[in-house]
Amino acid sequence: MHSHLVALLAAATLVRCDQGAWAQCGGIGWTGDTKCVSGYSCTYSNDYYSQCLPGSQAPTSAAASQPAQSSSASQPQSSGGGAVEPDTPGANPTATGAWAAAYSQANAALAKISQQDKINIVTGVGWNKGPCVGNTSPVGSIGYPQLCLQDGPLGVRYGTGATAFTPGIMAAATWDVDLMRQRGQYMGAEAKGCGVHVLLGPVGGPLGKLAPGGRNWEGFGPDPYLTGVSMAVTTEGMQSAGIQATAKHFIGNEQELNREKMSSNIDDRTMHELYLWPFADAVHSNVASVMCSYNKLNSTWACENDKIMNGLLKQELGFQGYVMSDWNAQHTTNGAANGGMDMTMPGSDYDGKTILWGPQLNSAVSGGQVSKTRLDDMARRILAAWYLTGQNSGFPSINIKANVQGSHKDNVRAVARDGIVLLRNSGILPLKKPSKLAVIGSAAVTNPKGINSCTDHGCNTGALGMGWGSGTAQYPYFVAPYDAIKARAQTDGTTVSLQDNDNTGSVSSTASGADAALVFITSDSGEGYITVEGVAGDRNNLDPWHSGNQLVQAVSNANKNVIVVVHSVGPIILETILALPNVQAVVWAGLPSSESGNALVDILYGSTTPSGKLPYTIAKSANDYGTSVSRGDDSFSEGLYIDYRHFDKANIAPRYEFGFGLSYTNFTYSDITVTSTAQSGAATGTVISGGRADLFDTVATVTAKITNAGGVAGAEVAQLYIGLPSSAPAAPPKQLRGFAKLSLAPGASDTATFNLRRKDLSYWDVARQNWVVPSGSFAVSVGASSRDIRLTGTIAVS
Ligand SMILES: OC[C@H]1O[C@@H](O[C@H]2[C@H](O)[C@@H](O)[C@H](O[C@H]3[C@H](O)[C@@H](O)[C@H](O)O[C@@H]3CO)O[C@@H]2CO)[C@H](O)[C@@H](O)[C@@H]1O
Repeated sequence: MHSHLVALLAAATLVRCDQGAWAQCGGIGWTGDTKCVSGYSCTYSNDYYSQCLPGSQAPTSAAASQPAQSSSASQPQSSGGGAVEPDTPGANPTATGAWAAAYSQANAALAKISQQDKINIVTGVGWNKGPCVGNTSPVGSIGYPQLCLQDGPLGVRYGTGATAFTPGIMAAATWDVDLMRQRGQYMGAEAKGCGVHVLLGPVGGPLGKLAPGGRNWEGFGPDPYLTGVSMAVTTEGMQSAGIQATAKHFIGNEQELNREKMSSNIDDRTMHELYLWPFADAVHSNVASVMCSYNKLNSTWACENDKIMNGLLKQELGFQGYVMSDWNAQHTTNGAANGGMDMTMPGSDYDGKTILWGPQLNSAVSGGQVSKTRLDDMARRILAAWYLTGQNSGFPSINIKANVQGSHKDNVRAVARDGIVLLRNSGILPLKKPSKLAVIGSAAVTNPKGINSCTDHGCNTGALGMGWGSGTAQYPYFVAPYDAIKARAQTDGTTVSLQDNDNTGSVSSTASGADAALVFITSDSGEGYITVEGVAGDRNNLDPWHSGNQLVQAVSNANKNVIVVVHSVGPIILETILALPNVQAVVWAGLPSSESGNALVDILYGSTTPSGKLPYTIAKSANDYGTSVSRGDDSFSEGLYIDYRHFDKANIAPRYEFGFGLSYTNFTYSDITVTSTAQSGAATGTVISGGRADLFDTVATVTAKITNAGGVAGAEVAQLYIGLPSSAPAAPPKQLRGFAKLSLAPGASDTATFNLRRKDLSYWDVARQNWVVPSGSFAVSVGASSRDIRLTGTIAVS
């Protein structure tokens, strides 16, 4: 907050623009009026506060009609020395749930330490000045260590004895919450084994509104429900192992281009129903920390945005942990502190010259620009997260190079296998003891320069197992597709010929005469600080790299049984390939990390039936997505309509819809049941971690019988979509609100049970600033994908 404003506010009565005020103006970025006591009138001061200065205006009871808030929400506060402190329940929370004991311990510790100690707890030591990508200073008097923060979302970055787990998008493609939770738990265990206190994942933003978005692959795809569940179970897994998870990047960081300059301008309803949703689930799972992002949100930097950090995150979602900056995403000393940021990372810029907290924050606190209470709140939140995860006792010392892999590769293989989506199959798969196979493409073999030869995986050379950037980890080993196919082929006496380049001119000598030809194509993307083959983070288009279309065409000219294997960060346009009559199968193998070949062989040979389903839509044309990377600010004008929500609303036929995936068997759906106690109206519970308590209550249950009607064992992901009743404001025709993965022997049946929480039946009512269950008839659709609906029903809400 600017100093002239602080002085003004010190002389005035501060009135918080509470939820009621937002309600009057419709949401984020409001600059309107609020109500003051008689003799005072309201003057706007920032997104969250107004000041009542002498002047005439009648008092009103507007706040009385607004949703219940905890008592501190309506109490104006000002601290000694004229400082203004955020006046939200989240800013000085009354600890609840799992956090209560941690807050008691944190308060006891806080009472023993100095202001300088607190500054040390909230300030990184500077770029490249410690053993981890982020480090803070220890406070010996309370046994608080030098905190180690390390990427990332798929394991310990720069670890040499750690597992490179599968990227988030691959985990999402399994739709298997048990595998995802185990993945989180194993990542947490490895981080702890390396002495990493804070592992910088999971990723809930970018959500993936842009199909070419560079970092989409780090997260779980553009559906907020699937991403929310993935964030929740990953967080729970990680923290159950005793490390602190970090939900990132908060919020609206959907592209790499200009990410440190642009503003993401997101309307209030879209914010709640899409982008905030997965973070709410992570908070509900008691995520220890949240990383604020590089971009501006509605014209204010995310890392000094009072509305999103104090308002949405800490007040509305009841977040009790701490907000850290993305690396160098902080812009001002006081704005960040008063906006709700709690820890600065890495503590300096990359030159080590600019430092915004440390001594500067100390001066700001001593000078009253940042209150002592705010500093206490920052330190308390960080200490509480440390106690919450039990790190105050027996935590290993920092050793990023420790060997911590154990048997965790089993999870990598399982996720890499069960996330494979079979898109087309004429019957050629599973393979049936072929005499001769051809394997073609540079992406079939290990990177000839070495599996970790490119810094942060900033290249697309050889087989692709993950994208590039800070969200990567070193491969401890890499099983390339060709190596695994060759090993498996030997057991059948199959000969395998290889062309390990993408030269179309020489393909026919390898491919002709083979019983089947496997051709490998890719598409890569990553974080914008690295450019790979002209791709500066976000993809330039949705075509396969390295002339993949032409390569498949050439193979198809030489062989009638072409199997295309795709390793990709996200959707690619497959029309050219699918038009080739000799393309008998398309295997969408995603990003499998180091178990690439083993997972692929499991599917190709049918030791496992494919069970992955697409966590995004594959369009016929890149234009069909209706969104594109912005050159300036992004108005998010598509609102709620991203990915399948857009295709459904605009009646565009996708090539392969969200949730699609073939199997070697087939499943029938029957016997839908719907029970409900849902009542229309606004949520009313007190705020717990994640939002109002009653949002998490089960208010309806849908069941369906799923039968494996084919001849081999397999697993089916049954999906539940809802459509809101006509009394609700316009909404996507279908929204995912449940899924269940069932493993079934041939002929066996099981029940898919979908428990719908109150929130799952709600829309965000901008005027009421609350989640509301509308009255009327909800459409219930249960199916094998978003467009393969097998059963329907309704939920009647009066
Ligand atoms: O790693 C912590 C978070 O950092 C952000 O990414 C940064 C990444 O970690 C870091 O390696 C990279 O540094 C490069 C820097 O940007 C560039 O100017 C300099 O020349 O080279 C550095 C590499 O040696 O900066 C990244 C930010 O730009 C992530 O956004 C976040 O998700 C991580 O958790």
